[in-house]
Amino acid sequence: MTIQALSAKDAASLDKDLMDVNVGGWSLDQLMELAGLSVSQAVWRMHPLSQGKRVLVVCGPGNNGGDGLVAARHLKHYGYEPTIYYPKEGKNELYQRLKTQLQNLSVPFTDDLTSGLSQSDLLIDAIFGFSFGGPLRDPFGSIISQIENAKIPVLSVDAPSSWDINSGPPSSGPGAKFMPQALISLTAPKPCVKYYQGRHFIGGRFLTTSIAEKYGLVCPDYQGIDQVVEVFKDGDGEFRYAPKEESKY
Ligand SMILES: NC(=O)C1=CN([C@@H]2O[C@H](COP(=O)(O)OP(=O)(O)OC[C@H]3O[C@@H](n4cnc5c(N)ncnc54)[C@H](OP(=O)(O)O)[C@@H]3O)[C@@H](O)[C@H]2O)[C@@H](O)CC1
Ligand SMILES: [K+]
Repeated sequence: MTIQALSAKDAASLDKDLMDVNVGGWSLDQLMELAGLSVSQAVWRMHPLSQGKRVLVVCGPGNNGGDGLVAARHLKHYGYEPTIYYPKEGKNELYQRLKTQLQNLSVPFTDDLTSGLSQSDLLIDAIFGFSFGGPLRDPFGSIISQIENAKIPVLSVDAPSSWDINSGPPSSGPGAKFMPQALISLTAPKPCVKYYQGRHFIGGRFLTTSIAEKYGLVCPDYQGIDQVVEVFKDGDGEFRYAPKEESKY
C-alpha cells in the first residue's frame, strides 16, 4: 500500500483537528507523549542497548523539541543514558514540566555540543519539525553544521532539521549535506522524504480513520503494541509498509 505524504500546511491543520475538543479531542501533552514514546521505540529498534547507551538528544524550542524530551525520559527507563542539549528552551510550561521530569531522573543537560557529540553513541535530532521555515537563525546554523558532520548515527524526529518540509534539503550551507541514518515521521511522512535515504519509521499512533480520510491518508499498519512501523522505499521511490512481521515487543 502506498503511503501518502502530508504537506507542512496539512500537518499543522491535522494537528489542530486532533486537538479540537469536538474533532480529535486530544490535548497536546497526550499527543506529545505518544510521539515521544514512538521516538523511543524507534531508537530501541535502530540502536539497541548493545550498540551503545549514550544518547545525545538535541531539542529545539517547539513541539519537536518536546518530543525529544519525552523520548529521553522513556530511553532513561529502558536503560539508555540520555543527555539533553537544549540551546533555546521553549517558553511553554509543558516544556518546563518535561524538563523537571528529566531532572528528577538525573538526566543531565549540557551546553557543550562538541563534547556531547564526542561522548555519545547516537544523536536524536529533535530540533525542528513541520513548523520549520526559512533560513536557519542563530544559533542553529552552527548546530546543524556540527550535527551534519557528526561521526555518530542520527535519528531525526519528523523531518531532518534544516530541511524544508515540502522541498527538502537546502541547496547550500548548513544542512545541505545532512542525511540522518534514520527518520521517524510522525502521523505521516512529509513531502521532503522524497529526498531521504535511510531507515524510515512512522510513529504517533493517534490517527483515526475519519481524520486520516480527511487528509487522504491511510492509518499506519501498527502491529500489536508497537508504536512504530518501519517502511521501505520501493523501486519507484514510493514508501510502502514492510510485510507484516512478528511484533518485537
Ligand atoms: N500531529 C502530530 O504529528 C504531532 C506532532 N508533534 C510534533 O510537533 C512538531 C511541530 O511542532 P511546532 O509546530 O511547535 O514546531 P517545530 O517544528 O517544533 O518548530 C517551531 C520552532 O522552531 C523555530 N523555528 C522555525 N523556523 C526556524 C528557523 N529558520 N530558524 C530558527 N528557528 C526556527 C520557531 O521559532 P519562532 O519562529 O517561533 O521564533 C519555533 O520555536 C512536529 O514536527 C512533531 O515533531 C507532537 O508533539 C504532537 C502531535
Ligand atoms: K527534527
